[in-house]
Parts: sequence; C-alpha cells; structure tokens
Amino acid sequence: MQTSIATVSLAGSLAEKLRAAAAAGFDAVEVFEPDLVASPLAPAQVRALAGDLGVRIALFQPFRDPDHVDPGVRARTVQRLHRKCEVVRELGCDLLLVCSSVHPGAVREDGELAAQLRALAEVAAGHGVRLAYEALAWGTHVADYRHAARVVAAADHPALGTCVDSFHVLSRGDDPAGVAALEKVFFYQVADAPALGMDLLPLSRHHRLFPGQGGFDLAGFHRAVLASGYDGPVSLEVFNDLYRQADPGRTAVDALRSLRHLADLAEPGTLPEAPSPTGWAFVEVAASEEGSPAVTGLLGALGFARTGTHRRGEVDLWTNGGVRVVVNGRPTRARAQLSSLGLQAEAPHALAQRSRELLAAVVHRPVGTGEAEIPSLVAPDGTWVQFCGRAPDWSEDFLPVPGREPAAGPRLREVDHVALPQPFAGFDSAGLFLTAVLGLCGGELSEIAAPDGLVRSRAHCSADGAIRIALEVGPTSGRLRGRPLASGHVAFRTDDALAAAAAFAAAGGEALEVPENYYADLGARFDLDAGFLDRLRALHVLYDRDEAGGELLHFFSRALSREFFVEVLERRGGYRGFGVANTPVRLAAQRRAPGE
Ligand SMILES: O=C(O)c1ccc(O)c(O)c1
Ligand SMILES: [Mg+2]
Repeated sequence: MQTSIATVSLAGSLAEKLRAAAAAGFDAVEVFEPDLVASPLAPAQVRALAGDLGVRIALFQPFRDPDHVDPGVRARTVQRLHRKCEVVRELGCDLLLVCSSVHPGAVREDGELAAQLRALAEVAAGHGVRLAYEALAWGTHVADYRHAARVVAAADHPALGTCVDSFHVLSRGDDPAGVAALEKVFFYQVADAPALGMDLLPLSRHHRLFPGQGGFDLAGFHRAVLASGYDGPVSLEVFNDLYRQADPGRTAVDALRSLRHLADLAEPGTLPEAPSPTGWAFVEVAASEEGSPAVTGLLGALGFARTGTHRRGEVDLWTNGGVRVVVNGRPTRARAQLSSLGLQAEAPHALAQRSRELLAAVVHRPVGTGEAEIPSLVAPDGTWVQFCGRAPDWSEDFLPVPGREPAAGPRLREVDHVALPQPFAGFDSAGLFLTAVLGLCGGELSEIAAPDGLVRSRAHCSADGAIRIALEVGPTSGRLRGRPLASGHVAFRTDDALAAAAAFAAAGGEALEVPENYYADLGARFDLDAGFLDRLRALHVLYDRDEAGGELLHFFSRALSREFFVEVLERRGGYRGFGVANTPVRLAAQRRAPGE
C-alpha cells in the first residue's frame, strides 16, 4: 500500500507539513492549494524539499467549479486550468483533483457537463496532467460518486478519471458497493467522521477524523476500492479543527497508524495479531512523598494489605483478593496518579513487530538482575501499558512482606476498568492507540453535562470484556472556569458493594458524598425497596439499572488528587455499562470535594 496524506490534515507551514509527513513515514502527500499559495516556497522548491525528504507529491488539489453555464466564465476556467497545470508540473506530479461544482451556475445536463470536462481534460493532457473528478457531497448537480463516474465515462478522455473520497460517499449514506465496479479511479481519499447528524459541508470541513476514530465502515469501503483494481496511493484527507492546531508530528503519526490499521481491518493478517490481553496483572499508582500516605491509607481502608516490596525499594505491592495494586513511591510530579497498567497477555513478546508497524515502539524499564523484562508501550498520554506473560512472573520482583493480614471486609474480585483523563486535544489520539495498537474495541461516545462544561467519555474493551479502559476529556483545553476534573480512576469489582461500602466506612474510608436529591430522584425513577434505598443513601452508594434489568451498585472514594480516585462496583444480572447516568452527580460532588 502506498500511503499518502493531504497537507490540509496537518498544522503548520507547508514545509512543516511535509517534514511531519516524511518523518512519520508516509510515501506521498497531496498538496492542498491554500498551503502552497501561502507558502514562500516556489513550487519547484516544494518539489525539491519533498524529494530531499523522500516523499512523493501525488496530487495537487483542489481545482474548483470546473463547469459553468456561462461561456465567459468557462473561458476563464480554461485559463485558470492552464496556470494550475503548470503548477502541477512544477510540483513534479501529474495529477490534479477537480471537485464537482457547488455554485448555482453549474451545468445541470450530463451531456453538456461531460463535454465541458472533456475539453478541460484535453487542456490538462497538453501539459501532461490528468484530472481526477470528485463528487462533493454538496455538489450542485453532481454529488454522488456513481453520477461522477457516469459523466467521466461519457466524457471518454484518457486524461479524465474519478477521485473517490470515503467521506462524500458514506456521509450521504450511499451504498459503497458500486465503488468496486468503478473503472477509472485515478485517486482514493479516505476519512472517517462522527455521526453528528449535521449538514455535510460543516461536518466535512471541521469534523473529519482519521480511520477508526469515527463511525464509518471504512474497512468495507477500502475493500471496495481495492476490488475496483485501484493500486495508487491511499490518501488521508482529514479536515479537522483540532488537528489544524495540533503538533503536526504527532498528528502524522496518528494518521499513518490509522491507515496501517485500516489496511489490516480490510485484509486481516496484513499486520501481526494484536496482543489480546486476557486480564489485569496490576495497576500502578505513582504517588509522591506527600501523596503516598493518602494512597496507602485508601488502599488499607479498601481492605488491601501490603504483601510485597520491590527488590530495589520504593515500590510496594498491595493485594486484595484478585486485585494487585503497585504503589510506586519513586519521585513523581503528581500527588497520586495512575501511571501504569499491567495487562496479562499470552505472548507479550509478539507485540513488538505489530506495534513497530503501528509506530508505537516497545520500551523496557531499567531492570535489575533477576527482574522480569516486561515489554511495554507508552500511551499518548504517557501512561505505561505493560504486557505480563506467565514467565518470568513480574510479581517475583517483589519480596514478600511477612505477617501482613489483609483487613476485614469483603474481598475484591478484580479490576473492572480504569479511566484515564486526557488532554483536550488528545482524546481521539488516545482512542486510536487503544483500538489500533492494543486491539481494543471503542464503544459509544458519552457526553455528560458537568458543572463546568461537557465531559466526553468512551470505553474501549477487549473482545471478552476482560479489559476495559475508559478515556475521559474535560470541558476545554484552558477550562474557561472551574477546576480541573479528578477523572483518573481505577474501578474494582466486588460481589457485594453495600458490604464493601460499609467496611470501607468502618475502616475510616471517606466515600464521595452523594446529595439527598440524587436518592429522591432514584426513588422516583426506579421502584426500589425503601430499606434498600436507605442503605444506598446511608453508604453513598449510587445505583443504575439497564434495559435488561441488570443493576449496578457503585461508590467512589474522595479524590486523593485531581488525577486519582477509586471506584468500587458490583454488577448484578449482567449489567455491562459504566453507570454513565450517575456521572454528572459524581462530577458535581467531586467539584465540591476536589482533592488536593
Ligand atoms: O471541502 C472541500 O471543498 C473539499 C475540497 C477537496 C476535497 O477533496 C474534498 O473532499 C472537499
Ligand atoms: Mg476529497
């Protein structure tokens, strides 16, 4: 697969965009006209720079509004085309993208339109340039890829073919099956988009995403394009307001990652298999010297016991039932923060090749003699993801602490999920890491009204649900008002949340206080036994019920820091959600008690 990216997908000057695309490893770029027009580099210099960087310029775009009912305008269009074809040649390429017309003077009769496009193709051919005609979803007369292909066939000129762009096909809800039957595909652009139910032009210009970040079936689309016999570049064209501001180097890495993952989804086996984590080995909390007593105090109140201490000191292992928490006291900036996720995996060392192809290098922590080498990845937010096999056993790095009896109270079963707070611009990037590199499946996006703005959250799960990682992003990058959210947390599953909450309170644990109004509403929404409701209220336990009758009981510790708190939950009757209905109440309560 030849990989390509449109310069419009990246922030910066044209030179910076080319450098970012080349550094990530793209084979080619599409040069977006406004990027060139604003650049101090002459087209020949752009060509030379691309050559030095080792990226090919595959196409120049867009040439707009090619047809017109007014002969005067048409004559101007021909002049414009001559000029732009010269630019195409100076850039060292031979392909110009032509968008279907969007103005009211567009030709609305196919025979005439074909004749006008044929005349333009003849002009282009004189320069050694080919035209790739693209149906924009909001085109005046041509908005459908099949319509564009019919007009191109009728024009019947060797220098005229089509450009298929997944956005314009799938955003309209068109059937992509016909793509496989297209005969003259000169170029293929790919973009994803969220299902926002908005007009297609603003959706296209502001909200496009890289493959896998939105809601389109791009694997099916990709297969259809390949089935047409197309073997040119696969080019990402992602107009997105956040990517326009983001570091182009990081965006380009995400972009290429998404493209390689797409190729693998379309033709499984293109990449080595995903690591398929089978469960949690541990979660690690980094705690500063001041934060450490609060973390260990919280774990103690939750019935954890310190059962191991690391051979090299400063790091302790705390266990309760099937749950292991590593508390890392080595110097850190945060008071307390989830710093590392230990996943149990069948073949951790098979991870390296796939992740390298997905531009996520495997790293190892410095280890002492006799300690387990754990292959790890660093997620975009800096969280380490460590892959623990059966042997060597990572827990043997910890020397047992003798005579420590766990506190009384119900045992915890396992880590249910973790939630990682993301920087405002990092949400989609982190999601792509979890789906492409870790092979998790992204769920529905939840948008939650919090006191200081909208919080977005999405869970990513392994096929069997053993691993669940939620990503959360707070209101805005700068938080116009209010405080940062304390949204990083680990949720432990128990068989009896009420008993766990009672034991936690008895051991001096401080649960996040839930207001009376919440319980009044709960009593109104669900037909709950009065005694049961009273127990929930007394213990600050929240409740949810799904459509199949599954129930969730859960409570939260007070936040230890803005980055860390703990949830304990019980799932009854196959409840699969995360209690999102209760999140606004939790966020408001955390605003009142934000942690240090
Ligand atoms: O929004 C646009 O105008 C535009 C331009 C060029 C494209 O390839 C495209 O898909 C959209
Ligand atoms: Mg396009």
